[in-house]
Amino acid sequence: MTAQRIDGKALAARLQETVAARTAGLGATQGLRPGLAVVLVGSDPASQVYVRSKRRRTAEAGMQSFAHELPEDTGEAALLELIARLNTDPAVHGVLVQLPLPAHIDPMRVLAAIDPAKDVDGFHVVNAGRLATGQPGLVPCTPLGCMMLLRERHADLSGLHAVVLGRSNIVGKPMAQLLLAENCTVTVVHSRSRDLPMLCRQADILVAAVGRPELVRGDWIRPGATVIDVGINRVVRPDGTARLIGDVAFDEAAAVAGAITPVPGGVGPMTIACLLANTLIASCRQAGLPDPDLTPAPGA
Ligand SMILES: Nc1nc2c(c(=O)[nH]1)N[C@@H](CN(C=O)c1ccc(C(=O)N[C@@H](CCC(=O)O)C(=O)O)cc1)CN2
Repeated sequence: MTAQRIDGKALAARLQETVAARTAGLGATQGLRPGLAVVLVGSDPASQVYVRSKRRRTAEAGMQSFAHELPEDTGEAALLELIARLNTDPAVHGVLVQLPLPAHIDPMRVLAAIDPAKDVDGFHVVNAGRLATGQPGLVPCTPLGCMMLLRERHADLSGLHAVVLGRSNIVGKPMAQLLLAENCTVTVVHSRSRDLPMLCRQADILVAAVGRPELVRGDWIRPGATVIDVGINRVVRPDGTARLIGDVAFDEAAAVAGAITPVPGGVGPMTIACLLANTLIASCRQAGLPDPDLTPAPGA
């Protein structure tokens, strides 16, 4: 392997350390304890893993964690009523509804019901619009974490060609906006793009966020490029055991890239650390306080 391994687990731990320190300071100086409400509808196994992790990390950071678990057959109206209550609860500063939702519930309607000031996922159209127009808002956790991972390798992204593979509302589109804001030249490619390998080979920075296991091969990568793998694909081995793999064929890619994030241990942990950061930011803004300095604690 020639590529530098960008350690998301270590960076997430550093960020969480900073968030915990700022949270303690907030409690001591303002008597304010940030609160995060996590809503899970149904019993999707992967969602249960992520929600458990979010709740644990929230408590570890010294924040209040409010768990709401609703049955799979919960009606959209009942979910919207819960969100309305969380929007007005002064102990709750962040609200997130774990995705995906059951098929009978409209996610766009649910996400639109969250108070934008408490939208710590950054999925609300108000926050998406603020990001698109360069205004302060809450930024989606995964793209925010990807930018922090990139800064581990690039002090300045200006003029670099970034290719974002995927155009989802929760990763691809906000990722392109964040890279543009750092003066990258940004290309967004997707399932309808022609000649994906050629387009990806143009990238100094390649962000893979399509949800297709090992789609990106080693020969799709420009030698020395930085690869950020957002994929979280659960695949079952012939012996029946499950494993997590990314959207990038890691071994092939690591032989060509200059730096790469692993799966697991890359973007995933940063998603949760940035959720805590967003919750802290939201609580400060709701209290009329300046945004906290969340520069991750120095590494070893
Ligand atoms: N409301 C939201 N729903 C979903 C989001 C989100 O940001 N907000 N993102 C994904 C899932 N996700 C967070 O919810 C998430 C995925 C993966 C990880 C993570 O730490 N993965 C670990 C491995 C953990 C495992 O064994 O699966 C890793 O990559 O190292 C954290 C959060 C969709 N839904």
